[in-house]
Amino acid sequence: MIHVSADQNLYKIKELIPPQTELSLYDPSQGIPDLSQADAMLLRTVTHLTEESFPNPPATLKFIGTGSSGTDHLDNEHLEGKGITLASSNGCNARAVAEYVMTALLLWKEKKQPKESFGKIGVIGVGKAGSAVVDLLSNFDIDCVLYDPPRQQRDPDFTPASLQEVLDCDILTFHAPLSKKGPHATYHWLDEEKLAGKSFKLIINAARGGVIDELALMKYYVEGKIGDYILDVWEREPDFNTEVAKHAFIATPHIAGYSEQAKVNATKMICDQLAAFFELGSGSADYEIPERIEDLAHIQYDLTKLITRLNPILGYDKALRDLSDRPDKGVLFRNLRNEWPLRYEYASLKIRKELLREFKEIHMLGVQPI
Ligand SMILES: O=C(O)[C@H](O)[C@H](O)COP(=O)(O)O
Repeated sequence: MIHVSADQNLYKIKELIPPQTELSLYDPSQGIPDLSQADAMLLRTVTHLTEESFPNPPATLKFIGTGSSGTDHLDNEHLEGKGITLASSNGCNARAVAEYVMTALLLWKEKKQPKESFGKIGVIGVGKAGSAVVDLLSNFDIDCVLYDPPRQQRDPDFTPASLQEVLDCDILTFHAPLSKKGPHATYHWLDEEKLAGKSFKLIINAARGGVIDELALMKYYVEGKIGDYILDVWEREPDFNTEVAKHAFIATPHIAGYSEQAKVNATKMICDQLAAFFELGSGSADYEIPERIEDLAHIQYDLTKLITRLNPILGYDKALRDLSDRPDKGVLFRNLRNEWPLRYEYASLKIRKELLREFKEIHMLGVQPI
């Protein structure tokens, strides 16, 4: 029997864990659990395993899987040096993140420039999430400028724009991993130096806090040199800077990738890799996401109201702002992420066809007719 210690908030872990395992759940707010009996650990981004926090992994621990696309909470070199195999759920939430970005863009345009086009959008980081963003933007005929130097090195078919071209865009959206070392370090990639002399209409960060220098971002906004910014991620999560949040057009608690579909994908992907690593024969257990139909017949809608019914982005925004004066806002930020029901991706939602005819944007987001 393989002993697996897993974060209690890994979505549907009890349903998806391969049957040939013994599962124990831990509460990540209590720190790194006792792993002395564990062969494998399944975690989320809230548990940071570094040389300082986790200097001596038990010898029995052979596999660590993170149910996330990002892996900046894991010190690969240290953990692999201890003989541990690492796995992630890279791409699990690409569609969810793309839908967050497009939703935020539509809400912003409705309020700030309903009659104008978006202009050029620079996508920084064109991995799984960035590519899904580009796909969805192309449904809306939006002109994208792609920037990803590490991808350029490993993918001969990828032709990126120059730094200058991307910095000349009207809007930037970030999908690069956070890294502090190496030739492609992204820490504070957008800083005062790159912001100087530019006049972006909007900047969106749904990647990792720290990829943008958020204090520089706020300063440029307050000075009127940036039109708006939208942040889903923060430099000191689970804490967040109240002033930075106050000035944001939309501020959410790191939930861009929080859809039912993405979270099931994440848990499935690491369970499958765990099963393959320990040669368990079969992968994750079966789990079907039920269909969801939204009955939206009796209200007068505009686009913002309709989006608000289908996607909780503005609800999260309000809930985050309500935490601003609370001394325990970090704990409450974490609770918001753990306790709110997951949204359904648009492509898994159905609404009346009359509404889709009236609001073509909702159809372009992927919602299907009943
Ligand atoms: O890296 C990812 O997949 C996303 O940032 C995701 O939202 C992280 O989710 P968490 O592990 O914090 O629940």
